[in-house]
Amino acid sequence: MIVHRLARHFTAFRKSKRSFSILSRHLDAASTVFASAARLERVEDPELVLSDAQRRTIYALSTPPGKAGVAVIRVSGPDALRVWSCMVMANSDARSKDKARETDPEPWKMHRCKIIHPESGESLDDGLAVFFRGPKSFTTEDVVEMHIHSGRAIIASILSALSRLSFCRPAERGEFTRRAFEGGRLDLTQVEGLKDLIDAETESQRKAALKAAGGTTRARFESMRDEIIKCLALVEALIDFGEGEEIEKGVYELARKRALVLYHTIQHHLSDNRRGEILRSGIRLAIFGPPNAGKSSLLNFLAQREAAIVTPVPGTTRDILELSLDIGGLPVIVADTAGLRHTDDVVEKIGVERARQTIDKSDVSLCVLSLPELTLSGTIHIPPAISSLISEDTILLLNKADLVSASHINAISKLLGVKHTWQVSLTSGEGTQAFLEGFGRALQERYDMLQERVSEIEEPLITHSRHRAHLESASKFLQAFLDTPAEDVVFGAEELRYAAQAIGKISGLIDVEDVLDAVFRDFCIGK
Ligand SMILES: Nc1nc2c(ncn2[C@@H]2O[C@H](COP(=O)(O)OP(=O)(O)OP(=O)(O)O)[C@@H](O)[C@H]2O)c(=O)[nH]1
Ligand SMILES: [Mg+2]
Repeated sequence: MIVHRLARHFTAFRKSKRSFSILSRHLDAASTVFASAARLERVEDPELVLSDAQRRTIYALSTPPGKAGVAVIRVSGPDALRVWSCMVMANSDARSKDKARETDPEPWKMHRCKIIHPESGESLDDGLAVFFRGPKSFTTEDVVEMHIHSGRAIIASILSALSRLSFCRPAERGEFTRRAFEGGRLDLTQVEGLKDLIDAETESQRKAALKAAGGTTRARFESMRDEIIKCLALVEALIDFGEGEEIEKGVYELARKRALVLYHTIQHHLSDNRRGEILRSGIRLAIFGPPNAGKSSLLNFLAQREAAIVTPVPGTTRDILELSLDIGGLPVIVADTAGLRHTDDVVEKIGVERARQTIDKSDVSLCVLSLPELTLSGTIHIPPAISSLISEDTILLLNKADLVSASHINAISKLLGVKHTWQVSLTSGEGTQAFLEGFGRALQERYDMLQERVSEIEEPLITHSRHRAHLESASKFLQAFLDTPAEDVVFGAEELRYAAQAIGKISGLIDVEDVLDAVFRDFCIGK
């Protein structure tokens, strides 16, 4: 039939032999016939290779590769059950040899099973398998999880067996989570929360990420969007009916009042000193001071290992050395820098310049000074290059207390006008424990994370720069609405619509194609 139709097109073209346009018309028609032939063949020929887009069922290793007790391979998509019937032989099946392999396992229950090769039937591993029937699964699709022994050869053999099934394909980065998003199980703030939770290294990061993943952030943004929509409903009513008999007086004013309250709330969140973003990504701490003061010794003390080179030679540290540490339960990225002094040495000069840039970019700076050098001449002398970088918020550490007899804390902190000063000896350990505790507390205080006050303090709402950008744009549209006079009610409604849209973009509820890739790109495969 198809061959017959194709032949008809080519005969017609041979007969006409006229223009190029006739040729292209006949080629178009012929390609349509080819396409329908391909469709037919696909149904008839199960061996035909499907394209990636046609294979909706995906699989991946969801645990880190390597030796461990258990590894999990996850399969999600419309053909997940076919995977089960090809590769999972529950122990009950093995006992009754005649019974066909199970095609309808009891869902949400662990089944003791053998994982077998779909073609040879060879047993690849002993393990457990569970079937989650969609939509009650992570992705909202049918999901099969195989819990196997974690060893490179076992994992490789099962992944290779899965690749033999023509209806599935390996998952892309973050594709399971993307399906959870597309299925409506998670919004974008929850997706980000999940990623942050996996990446969390400190207690404060874990707590914040768990809240976001659980939907708390989503609810807070949604309530803002609801409020805008309520204002919009009032304004729309005005447009439809006009302020007259059907509608009460002062409706526009009411909408403005509500919008103003929300505008202030958003402004309040925007002026949070990036607390949420800093706590998520880590507080950037720069250690600075004159050469030989003990900056690298401090880094080593904080890291509890010999991370930086320490010598009695001034100018030992040249480049920036950064370490991620947990201080007082907060994530801190500590940078050790070159000692600040005037130098003609080319390499040291670059180091000093980099040190200045690092101090500039840091969230918190900590100045280390050597007590014997400060008090050398009997009076306290601080080099101007250092004192100019010290502000009220700089943390001050007076080191080498073992080499001086008196305490100089009060005199020096008064001279420099700083809030937090400690006197220690990093070699003898004197005062270091008090410094560590006090410093952790000072950081918690600065970022409103003091344990005893945490419950009274509002959790930071903005944890990603993406949230900040959309919230800033929502605030601009709200401001524009507030500036719109009542007679331009139609324009006012438009501004509110844009404001609602900007907040909707945070949770990804509307108009989000452009941001999706950015959010899922950072995920690992299998998540
Ligand atoms: N007596 C004494 N010596 C210390 C103390 N802390 C550090 N030192 C010594 O001071 C010297 C310099 O220490 P570093 O930690 O390398 O100093 P730095 O500030 O990193 O020096 P640069 O990298 O050259 O800028 C080393 O010999 C340390 O052992 C201390 O509390 N007491
Ligand atoms: Mg150093």
